[in-house]
Amino acid sequence: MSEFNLTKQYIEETCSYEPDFFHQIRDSIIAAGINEMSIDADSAQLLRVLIKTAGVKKVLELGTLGGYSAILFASILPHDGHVTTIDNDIRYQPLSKGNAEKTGYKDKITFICNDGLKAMEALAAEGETFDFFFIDAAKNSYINYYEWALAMAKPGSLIVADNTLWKDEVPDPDKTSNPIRAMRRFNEYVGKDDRVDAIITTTGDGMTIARVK
Ligand SMILES: C[S@@+](CC[C@H](N)C(=O)[O-])C[C@H]1O[C@@H](n2cnc3c(N)ncnc32)[C@H](O)[C@@H]1O
Repeated sequence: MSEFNLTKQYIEETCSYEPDFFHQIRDSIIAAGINEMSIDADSAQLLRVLIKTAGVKKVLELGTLGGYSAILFASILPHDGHVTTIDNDIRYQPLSKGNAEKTGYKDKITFICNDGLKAMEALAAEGETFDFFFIDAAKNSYINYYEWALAMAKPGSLIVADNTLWKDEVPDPDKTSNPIRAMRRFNEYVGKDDRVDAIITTTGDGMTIARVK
């Protein structure tokens, strides 16, 4: 086991409590024969801390899959909080909506089935704003998702993007696959952006966190 994986295992075992119903969401995705790509338990814990600390009420998520992270957000937000989650794959809708129903969070989540960029453009045109954005969909579109998020953000809003270290391979110049190059472009773009204060964390599969100034 690499030093990185040992550290990750230690963090998950020591400080990443995952309630039972989140295990059940993972199981439901596997049972449906879908690639289980929900966020890791340590990422869930970081998101929980960030959302509670920032007093977030409105979340916009790119990438619903089986609803793990959308339901996580709904479970953390205050009673008047709301999650809007977007996924372009209609096959995942019954699963994510079913999981939201089973866990009692259906009324706190709006599910949009559309391409992420088209859906963001429509929300922005309606004058929607959000105080937390979670980017976890098409890797090539991360910069565009980020720009739409900025258009719907307020000072203090948080924009969090997942998989930004891609199995710890993004820093390795010998790795040149599409998602790795997309994550490099995204991290460099955010790192140079003086509209935000940003950090890349090694939590989960790497998370880039930007706070709008
Ligand atoms: C890693 S999964 C999301 C996992 C989810 N955030 C969680 O942790 O529970 C990525 C999702 O992005 C969706 N996706 C991919 N390309 C997309 C696009 N262009 N627009 C919207 N969703 C897209 C996929 O269908 C998939 O369900």
